[in-house]
Amino acid sequence: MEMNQTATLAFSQVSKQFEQQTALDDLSLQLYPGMVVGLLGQNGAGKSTLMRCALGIIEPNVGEVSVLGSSVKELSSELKTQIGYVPQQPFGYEGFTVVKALDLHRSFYPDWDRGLETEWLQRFDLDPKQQVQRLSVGQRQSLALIMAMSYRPKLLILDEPVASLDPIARRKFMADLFDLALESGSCVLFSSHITSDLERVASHLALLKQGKLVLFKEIDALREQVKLLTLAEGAQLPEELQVLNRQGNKVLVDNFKQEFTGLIQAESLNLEQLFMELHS
Ligand SMILES: Nc1ncnc2c1ncn2[C@@H]1O[C@H](COP(=O)(O)OP(=O)(O)OP(=O)(O)O)[C@@H](O)[C@H]1O
Repeated sequence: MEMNQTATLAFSQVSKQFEQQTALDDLSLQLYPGMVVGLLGQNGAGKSTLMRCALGIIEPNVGEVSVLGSSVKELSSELKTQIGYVPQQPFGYEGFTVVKALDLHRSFYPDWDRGLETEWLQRFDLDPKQQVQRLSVGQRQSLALIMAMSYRPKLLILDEPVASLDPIARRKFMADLFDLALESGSCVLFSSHITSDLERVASHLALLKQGKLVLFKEIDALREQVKLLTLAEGAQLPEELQVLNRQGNKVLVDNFKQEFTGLIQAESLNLEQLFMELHS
């Protein structure tokens, strides 16, 4: 992935302000085909704002967002059909049955994959004859996902896609999401507070804190390079280390490579521990 390819989604020094509130702060990021990027951050960290800027729903105050090589402000209708989005709270189609809602939705997308639609309907155990307004919250979420994925978009943006799914549906969904991305060369950006899901399926982690992107890394590299260090008094941190947080003689760092004088301990962290340490 990456290098000479066009980024599927690129943010360049993007800031977004709502009145007094900075929701995104000088954020730069490039996503490429095949990446499954988990977006993690506390409530209000800026995850939805980042996604909505990526879709052109809201405009940054500063900086540039481009999708598949085009500025998001000037996306052609053809490029728009290459993007799939499931918001936190889907969505309409009241008065329709599941099958009728899908018929209508499908008509907007020339590249719709009927086989994929059928497979996912079965996977989520959705009854095509059911009225949309009678679906449970989780079932609606599943239908929204099918609608966003069945045309194999090049960029799929999911705002907490599994929050309303039960653990079995969630696990299946996350695994399939990864397969779909690999198979179709799609790039997936999803937010979730469920760190174990993120750890299991994401290829990359993007960590937001108060609108800043504090970490963007491959999950495997993260395990190796992000450590909680315990330091002896007066210990000097090597220059290459990037400090993410500090609490007395405990320092959370990125880019850890080797031991150094004054290092007492370097602990590896799982994602949940990392999240807690970053916000302690
Ligand atoms: N339309 C808006 N008007 C004013 N402030 C907003 C608006 N949208 C977002 N904000 C503010 O911007 C900040 C980031 O919000 P955002 O919804 O992006 O966070 P989030 O990380 O998605 O949170 P959550 O995990 O709770 O969904 C918050 O402080 C929020 O109050």
